[in-house]
Amino acid sequence: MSEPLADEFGREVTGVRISLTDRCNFDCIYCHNEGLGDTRGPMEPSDDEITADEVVRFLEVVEEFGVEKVKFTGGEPMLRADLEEIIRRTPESMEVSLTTNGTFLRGRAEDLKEAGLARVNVSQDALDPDEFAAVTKSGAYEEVLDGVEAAIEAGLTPVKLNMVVFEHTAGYVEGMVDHVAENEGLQLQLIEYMPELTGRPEWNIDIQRVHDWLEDISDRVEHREMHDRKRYWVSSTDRDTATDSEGDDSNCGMVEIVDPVENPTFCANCHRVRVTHEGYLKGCLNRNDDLRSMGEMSREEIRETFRAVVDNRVPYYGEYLIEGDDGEWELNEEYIGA
Ligand SMILES: Nc1nc2c(ncn2[C@@H]2O[C@H](COP(=O)(O)OP(=O)(O)OP(=O)(O)O)[C@@H](O)[C@H]2O)c(=O)[nH]1
Ligand SMILES: C[S@@+](CC[C@H](N)C(=O)[O-])C[C@H]1O[C@@H](n2cnc3c(N)ncnc32)[C@H](O)[C@@H]1O
Ligand code: SF4
Ligand code: SF4
Repeated sequence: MSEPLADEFGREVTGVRISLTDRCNFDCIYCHNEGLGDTRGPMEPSDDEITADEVVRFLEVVEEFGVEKVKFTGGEPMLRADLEEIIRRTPESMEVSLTTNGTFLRGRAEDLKEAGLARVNVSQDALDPDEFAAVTKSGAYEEVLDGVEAAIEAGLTPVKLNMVVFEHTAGYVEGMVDHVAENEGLQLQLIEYMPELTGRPEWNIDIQRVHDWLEDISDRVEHREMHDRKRYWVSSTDRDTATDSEGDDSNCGMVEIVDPVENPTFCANCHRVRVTHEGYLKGCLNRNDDLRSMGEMSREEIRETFRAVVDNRVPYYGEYLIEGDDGEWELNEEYIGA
């Protein structure tokens, strides 16, 4: 195994995110579908969907380049009946995680664990069935709660709840923070709403307000290496009770903020290459001008393609999107069509 490949900005690629499908049983009003737009459409797999063999071959190749983590996502990755098979065939050296809407976890969580899944992130934007339905256009609230419980029971922990913070959910952040602080096995990721690709910039809220509030109520703040994300540790029941001097977190919930938008520091610490549901490699969630197909490729061709994608990676905010003289973000022509 060689050292991880690094791009010209010194960002080593140590992880990959693979979208296993663009199909979904939900229709979340905010969905970016990993940068590719709509998830609405037929629920049957198309002929172009990446196969289990292609996923496994890619993972075996990038393992040689020191990639140590894989995240499976979508669309809804649990619509893939062969998800357990894919995880079982993933190289043992890799930490495998999954991001799902949680609907199908009950009944499969144990098999996923047994196949080698380490942990799971479940999207849950509300603690109320009506609000949940308004955002996801789905009535599967109870299934999702049950799925989270099934994941905890199966030991797919910590289970991270993903909540997109935007106009429709901002009022529920405090309730969700309480919820994870009171439930062992749960953590919370508050995801800044990304207006790119959804066409609704007016739903944006200022994520700094959430940082400021968490700063006030938390016992402790950490920086995660990945994206330099901030993690706040918040006490349960009585928020005035600070962590004890030994740093015992047993009564604390962890809340992480994922805030990529217009954040060059976030992009400067980005270590992942992505694979689309049709088997294209891409260096950045927000870019689709650097797509490279690995279709029917041989292992050597995949190696070359992976090297090329890494070589062409640029921090989206900071190099690809640069701040103009007027303070607005504009495209850096140097990187278009790279
Ligand atoms: N722009 C951008 N958004 C990201 C990135 N990583 C995560 N996000 C956003 O956060 C969402 C949730 O990500 P997840 O896949 O659940 O979690 P994760 O970021 O991989 O975090 P871990 O599971 O803790 O490693 C993604 O779908 C994106 O909306 C990134 O590198 N760039
Ligand atoms: C595209 S979904 C795919 C996996 C799975 N279907 C799910 O919902 O967890 C992955 C994550 O992207 C987040 N997401 C989708 N659109 C977003 C947007 N416009 N801004 C920020 N996060 C978004 C979702 O909340 C979810 O946690
Ligand atoms: S469940 Fe995930 S993929 Fe499906 S619409 Fe919602 S965010 Fe998008
Ligand atoms: S470069 Fe920035 S926007 Fe692109 S995937 Fe990495 S963190 Fe996200």
